[in-house]
Amino acid sequence: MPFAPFSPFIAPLSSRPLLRLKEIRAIEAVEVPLADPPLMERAGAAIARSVIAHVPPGGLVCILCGPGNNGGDGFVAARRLLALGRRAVVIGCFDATRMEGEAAAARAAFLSAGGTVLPGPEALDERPAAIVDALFGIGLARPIGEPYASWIEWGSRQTAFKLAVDVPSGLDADTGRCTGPCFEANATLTFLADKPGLHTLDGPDRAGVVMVDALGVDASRHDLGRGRLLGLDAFAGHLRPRRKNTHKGSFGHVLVVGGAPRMSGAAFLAGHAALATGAGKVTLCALDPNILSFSPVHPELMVGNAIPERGVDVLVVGPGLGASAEARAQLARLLPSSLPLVLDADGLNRLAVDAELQESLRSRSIPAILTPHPMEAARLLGTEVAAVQRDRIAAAQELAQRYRAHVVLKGCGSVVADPDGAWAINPTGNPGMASAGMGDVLSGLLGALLAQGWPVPLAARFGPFLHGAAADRLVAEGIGPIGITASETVSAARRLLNEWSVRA
Ligand SMILES: NC(=O)C1=CN([C@@H]2O[C@H](COP(=O)(O)OP(=O)(O)OC[C@H]3O[C@@H](n4cnc5c(N)ncnc54)[C@H](O)[C@@H]3O)[C@@H](O)[C@H]2O)[C@@H](O)CC1
Ligand SMILES: Nc1ncnc2c1ncn2[C@@H]1O[C@H](COP(=O)(O)OP(=O)(O)O)[C@@H](O)[C@H]1O
Ligand SMILES: [K+]
Repeated sequence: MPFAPFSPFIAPLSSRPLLRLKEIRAIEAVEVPLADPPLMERAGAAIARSVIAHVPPGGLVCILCGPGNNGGDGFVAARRLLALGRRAVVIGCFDATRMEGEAAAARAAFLSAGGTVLPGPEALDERPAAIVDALFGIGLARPIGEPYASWIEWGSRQTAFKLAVDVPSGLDADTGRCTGPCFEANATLTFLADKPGLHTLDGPDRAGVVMVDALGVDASRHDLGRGRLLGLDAFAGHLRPRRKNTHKGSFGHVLVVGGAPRMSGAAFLAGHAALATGAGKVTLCALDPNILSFSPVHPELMVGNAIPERGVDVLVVGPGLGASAEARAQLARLLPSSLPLVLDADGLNRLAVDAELQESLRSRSIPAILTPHPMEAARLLGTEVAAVQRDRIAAAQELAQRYRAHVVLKGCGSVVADPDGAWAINPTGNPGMASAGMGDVLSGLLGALLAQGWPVPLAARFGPFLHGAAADRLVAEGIGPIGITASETVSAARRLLNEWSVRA
């Protein structure tokens, strides 16, 4: 389905549970035997409805069916489309004698209804208007080989409406990793509950728009795990208009510590972001002895080389901090503080190699927020980037536990993890944010939220949500994704924060 390059900006409104495979399988184990009509019948009906909503009558719907229950869903959808007067064919060349249970029955019912199963896309004599990928779902057990790999490659490059059933085939539903060839959909219709792999790493590129159909099952009767996909509703209680009778002391004083020689821009960006998203006062303590005592661009920032003796409410440590002995000394001094703390960039790199600093982070009275990108996360875990990215949720949880901190593991679908095991994925943001300085802006923004009294776990979630939504707003306005600058996301975040705070 061709999508307009620029669409009106709408932030994701509702948060929802994200279930890992073991939680989905546990629900299936209880619900499948009880369901009448069977869940596969309901799944097939939901696929047919979605196709009908997107494809004009007359267009050929081509359904790629695999050997398991994902394929079974596809066969049910194909049968129902025929029954509704639509044109549908199945492509599926597996050994049908090895199909079992409901999936085999679904195939048989499709054939008895006069349906056609073709051995491959080359047997088609017209271009399909829709491709439905029902090859593999959550049962994917290994990288996909032939003939399915070629079908996936063929299907992904069609200019048709491309719908993935449950999960794009080849995508790991838990981690968002492509295990080999992987379908690229415009939309994914996922069943029972939403799944984390659709929203992080390769998931967003492969899944397109994610739609959830609970198949009539009340998932809340089951163990939903601890994961959420973030939506604006999660923050409604804290997005309030400001009271009139306030002063700058009401909104907190953020101290940004960083800005070593040649890296002061990082600290200025963080400081500016903190001011623009509502901190009452921001002081910048830079390690560069030659730093100007004020920023001509942002004269409202207080700049110096010293840490104020008193009056600070929140610490943001790390932007442009460098790896000097002085940087280490500042960390040793600030980590034990009882103030809310955001630790980023060089602060994290230094922490990774210093057991004493690690102990002082773990012993803090208020757990800090750590904002590693995958490379920083790998250093903190003593591993490789690839190992972090193999399971971003597990990596974020491991960091949160090991360092007793709230962790924002950045990147496509940032993962937030708390020391108590709860986690979330942020759906906002776009590749325009893959540019220098974005991390510094996020740190400043987190500092501002903490200074305005946001509880630490909620700030750790709203910071990336707001920052990503700001970048998404810029794209919707035709600015980006190519060439969005970190500074531009600051002004966009300010606008959104004001809009959301008035509406709440
Ligand atoms: N269990 C249920 O009753 C329900 C299942 N549903 C659907 O069923 C799917 C899960 O079904 P399954 O557990 O059968 O799993 P799949 O249909 O995802 O795949 C499993 C089958 O594919 C084979 N397989 C796995 N990886 C392969 C590879 N790389 N190459 C070749 N063969 C491979 C397995 O040996 C098995 O036969 C869900 O994603 C969803 O679409 C829905 O209908 C809802 C209810
Ligand atoms: N492709 C992307 N999709 C969504 N968000 C992204 C993407 N690339 C980067 N980001 C976000 O932009 C920010 C970049 O941070 P970071 O890598 O620390 O940048 P820097 O070190 O240049 O300041 C993070 O919040 C990250 O999640
Ligand atoms: K699929």
